[in-house]
Amino acid sequence: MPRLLVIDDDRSVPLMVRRAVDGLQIGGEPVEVSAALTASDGLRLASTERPDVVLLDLVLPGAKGRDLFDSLHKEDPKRPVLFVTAGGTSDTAIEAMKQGAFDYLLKPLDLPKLRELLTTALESRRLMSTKVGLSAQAGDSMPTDLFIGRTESAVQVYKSIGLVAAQDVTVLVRGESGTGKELVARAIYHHGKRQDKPFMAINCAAIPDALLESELFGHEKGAFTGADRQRIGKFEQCSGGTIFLDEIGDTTLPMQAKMLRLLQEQRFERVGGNVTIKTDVRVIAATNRPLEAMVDSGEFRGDLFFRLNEFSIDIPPLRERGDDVLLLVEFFLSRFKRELGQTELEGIAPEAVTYLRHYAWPGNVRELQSVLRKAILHSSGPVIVPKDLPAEVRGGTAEPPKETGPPSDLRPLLEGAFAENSDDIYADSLELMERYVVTRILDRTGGNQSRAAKMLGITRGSLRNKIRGLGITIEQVIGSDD
Ligand SMILES: Nc1ncnc2c1ncn2[C@@H]1O[C@H](COP(=O)(O)OP(=O)(O)OP(=O)(O)O)[C@@H](O)[C@H]1O
Repeated sequence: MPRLLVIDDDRSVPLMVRRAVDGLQIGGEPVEVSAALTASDGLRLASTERPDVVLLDLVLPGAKGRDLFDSLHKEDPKRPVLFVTAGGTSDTAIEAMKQGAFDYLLKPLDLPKLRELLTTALESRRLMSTKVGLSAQAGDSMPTDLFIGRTESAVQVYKSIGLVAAQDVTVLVRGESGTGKELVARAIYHHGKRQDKPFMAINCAAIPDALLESELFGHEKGAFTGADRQRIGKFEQCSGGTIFLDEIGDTTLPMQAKMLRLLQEQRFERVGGNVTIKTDVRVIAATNRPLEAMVDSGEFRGDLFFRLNEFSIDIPPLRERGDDVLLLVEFFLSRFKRELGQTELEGIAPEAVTYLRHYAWPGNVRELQSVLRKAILHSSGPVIVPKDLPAEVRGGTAEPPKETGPPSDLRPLLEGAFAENSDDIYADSLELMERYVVTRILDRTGGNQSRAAKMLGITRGSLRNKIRGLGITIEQVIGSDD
């Protein structure tokens, strides 16, 4: 569970923090808040509880906030520390940010801003501390995100990560939205030389350009209207660490020029400043845009593209990853079963699997996750059946799974038999009934024959004979066992 420690002698601050994180989920878990009123208690709790983020008041009786920050930072240089400071006295906070503090807030605290900053800090901590394992190499005690995939294209991605991680060079990760670019960036970080230093992720498309510039490079007081104090940017704050620039194809040309200089010289100036600052960051960039075509049309700088493209990793879309879809379904099914507390869930019926396998997944793995999560929540029984899947997934398959006629087919069967003067009506009707019942039960149990036999009240052997005799084919069944 993500933990947050508040060190402040003002008792109203922890109360406000608890309100700010109320209902917040980080990596699917709620946030736990503890509080210390003094510096010594704060240090003690920091080392016993190992919080993921610390919110620290700069002015504490009998202690210097800056010294406290130094101790906290030394103990865990990757742990985000947010400062709370009374208006006007932010110099210490700015100095601390140069040393790697995460950000600072002014008193009186503003609840939405507090929630936003705490979320970013907790999320950032999660990205740094949740290792990314490749394929099936989980097993150490650290929390692990897994990059799932066994097909040739996935193996190619693993090889590229392995090749480039330790080299400390810039990497460009390419792929459609939701294919796992951030996961790959984190895998590079976790397998690289800078894994003991911070990892910061910035989505360049989510921040307006003017703000992005000061977010990355910082600004001086008075640099523009509203710049009422100096700001330290991520490239300065994250010196020694790794920065993940997501959606780099969405930046403007002036921004690209500044990034190119940073990549070439590791130097920059804050917005409105003339002091050149030296840094040491590893950049991992990602995009889903066609950068070559953008270079041709003048939307993206060719020199920046060549600099970024020295080493690139292409992640193919999910629809080109064959049976990896099924592996991912299995993986997420057991994860969501656990996270959503759906202990009754047994698996997915073969027909539903067929739909999932044939759908084109325009939103890639992210869409697959969301479809499965919703299907689990919508399913009324222990097995996910086609009706639990959204219409677009059911509509997308080239060959819709065959439906076995319900017993209402009995009427045409009987009428046909009367017309033909059949003398085998009893056997034909029973076969229709049997086929319907056996298929429905197998569907319900996700193809699990033991459970189906139990529900039908017959032995496994006679169920097997019936399946064979009726010519019922059981396609792939995906279970949800952890
Ligand atoms: N191969 C994979 N194995 C397991 N989980 C995956 C895999 N690929 C992606 N995911 C999961 O899918 C979700 C989306 O992945 P991610 O955010 O890395 O995609 P992205 O390509 O960076 O997307 P965007 O371009 O929209 O930012 C994440 O929750 C990620 O953990």
